[in-house]
Amino acid sequence: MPKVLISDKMDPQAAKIFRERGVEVDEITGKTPDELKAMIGQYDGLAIRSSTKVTKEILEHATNLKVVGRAGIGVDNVDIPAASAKGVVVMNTPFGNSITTAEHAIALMFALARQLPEADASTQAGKWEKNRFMGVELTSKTLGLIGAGNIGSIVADRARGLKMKVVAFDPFLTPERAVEMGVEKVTLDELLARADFITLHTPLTDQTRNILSAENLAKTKKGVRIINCARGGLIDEAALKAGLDSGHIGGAALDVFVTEPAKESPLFGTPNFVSTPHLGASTTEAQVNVAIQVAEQMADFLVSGGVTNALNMPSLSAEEAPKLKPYMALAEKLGSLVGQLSTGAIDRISVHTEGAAAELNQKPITSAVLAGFLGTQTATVNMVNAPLLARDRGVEVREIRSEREGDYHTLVRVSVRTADGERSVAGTLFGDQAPRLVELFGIKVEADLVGSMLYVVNEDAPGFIGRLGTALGEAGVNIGTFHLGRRQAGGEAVLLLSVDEPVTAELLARVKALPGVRTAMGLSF
Ligand SMILES: NC(=O)C1=CN([C@@H]2O[C@H](COP(=O)(O)OP(=O)(O)OC[C@H]3O[C@@H](n4cnc5c(N)ncnc54)[C@H](O)[C@@H]3O)[C@@H](O)[C@H]2O)C=CC1
Ligand SMILES: O=C(O)CCC(=O)C(=O)O
Repeated sequence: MPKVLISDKMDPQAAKIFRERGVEVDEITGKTPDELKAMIGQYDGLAIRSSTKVTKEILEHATNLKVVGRAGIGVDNVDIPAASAKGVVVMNTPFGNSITTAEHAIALMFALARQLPEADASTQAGKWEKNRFMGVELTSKTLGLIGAGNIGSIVADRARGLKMKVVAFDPFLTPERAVEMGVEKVTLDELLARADFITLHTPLTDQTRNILSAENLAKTKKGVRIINCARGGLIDEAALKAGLDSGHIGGAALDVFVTEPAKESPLFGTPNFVSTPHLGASTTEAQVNVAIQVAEQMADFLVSGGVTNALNMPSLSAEEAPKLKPYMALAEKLGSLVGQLSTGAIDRISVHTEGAAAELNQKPITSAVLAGFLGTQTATVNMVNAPLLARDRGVEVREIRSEREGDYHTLVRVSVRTADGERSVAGTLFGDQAPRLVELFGIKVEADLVGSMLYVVNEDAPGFIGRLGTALGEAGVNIGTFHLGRRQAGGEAVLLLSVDEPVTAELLARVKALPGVRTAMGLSF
C-alpha cells in the first residue's frame, strides 16, 4: 500500500480521501528540515502547502518518493529540477484557490481605498477620527492588472463589476482573450502611467522579479495604490517603502513578502501600508478545494498511474492510464532492448506508433521508451527524468504517428541512430495487453521480452539449433522459450531464448565458439 506524508496543515478531507483510495497517510506538520530528512525515506508521496521546503537535500533522502503534491498554485517551495532529476513527479492544484485569492486582492484594494485597517485600529482605540480617514471611490478608477492568468482574470471580472476600467499587461495575453475579459491590453509603461490601482498576479520568474522596481515605481501616477497577492519579490520592497514615505505612492497592501514568514520589515508601521500573512488562499472553501484536489491527484497517480496537473511530466488521465499501461510496458521493453543491443553513441531515438497506438497520448509512450533505453545506462531513471536525461546526453527524440494499420492493428517501433546508421525494433500487444516483440533489426520474430534472455545472431544453416541446444544443456542452462527469425533462408538468423538463469560470461563464450555464430549477448528484462 502506498504511503503519503502530509507535512503542512491541510483540510482533513485530504487524509480522508487518501484512506478511502487505499493510500496510507501520516499527518505530521511543523517538522524541521533535518527531521523531515530523517523520515522522508518511508514515503511514496509528500503532500504540502507552502511551509514545507522540498529542497535538493530533502529529495536526496527521499528514497521511495514518487510524487510531491502542492495543495495550492505556487511551487516556489519545491526544487523542481532536483525532483525531476530524481524522477519525482511534482503536481499542483492550479484552480482550487484562485477565486479566494482574487477576492483577497479585491479586499485589499478596498482596505487601501478606505484605509480600513487604520480606521479600525483608531476607532477601537476610542479616537473616533472621522475627519482623518477620507477615502476614494473605486468606481471609474483604472485598475492596472499585471498578469492576466487564472487569478488576474477573476480580479478583472470582479473589478469590472465594481465599474472600474481594467488595463492589463501580460505578454502572453492574446488580443482575443483581452476582449473576452473586457480589459484593455497595454504595455507595462502605459499601465504604470495610467493606473490608479495596480494589482500583481504573475509567478515570480527572472522576468517578473522586481517588475515594480524603483525605476518602474517612479513611472506610476502620483497617489497610486498597489496590491500584491502573488509572490514576494515582484516589488522592490525598499523602493516601495521610499515611495510610501515620499507620498508618491498612496498606499500599498502586501500579502506576500520577499522573506517569509515576514516577522519584521521596514514597511511595518508605515502609514497607508496594509499587510496580511500570506492569507490569499486562506478560506475554508479554497482549503477544502485544494485538499480534495491534491489528494485525488496524488492517489490517482500512486494507485493507477494517472497524472494530472504535473509540472514536470505530461498529463495522463485516470481513464487513459489503464489503456496506456500495457503500451508503456511494451515501450519500456523496446527501449531497453535497443539500449542493450546498441553499441556506440546514439544521437537520435524515434518512436513511431501505428494503428491503435497512434490514437493514444504519445508522450507517456515516448517517456517509457526513453526510460527503458536509459535504464540500461543508469539506475535512477524513470518516466519523469528520462526526457531530461536524454536531452542532457544530446539524444534527439522524435515522435511519429501513423493512424493507418500495417501488419498489426497496433504497433510501436523504436529506431535508434548511431554513426553506423539507423536500426529499429518493433512490438505489438497481443490481446491488447501482452507486449510482444515482432521485429528485430529488420527480421521478423515473435518474442516475449521477459527475464534473462540470450540473443544470438548466426548464419542460417542446418544443425545450428541442435548444436546450440546441446551447448546450453552441457552448461546446465534450461531454456524457457525459444524464438527464431531470419532475413532469408541461408542468410542471417536471429535467436532469442529466455533462460532460467542469468546469462554468464562463460555461457556466452561457449555460444560464441559455436560455428556460424556472429554475435551472442545476454539480455535482461
Ligand atoms: N497569496 C496567495 O496565497 C496565493 C498566491 N498565488 C500566486 O498568484 C500568482 C498567479 O497565479 P495564477 O493566476 O493562478 O497563475 P497563472 O499562471 O494562471 O497566471 C499568471 C499570469 O502571469 C503572466 N505572466 C507571466 N510572465 C509575465 C510577465 N513577465 N509579465 C506579465 N505577466 C506575466 C502569465 O502569462 C499568466 O497569464 C502565482 O504566483 C501564484 O503563486 C496563488 C494562489 C494563492
Ligand atoms: O497554501 C497557501 O496558503 C498559499 C497559497 C499560495 O501561495 C499558492 O497557492 O500559490
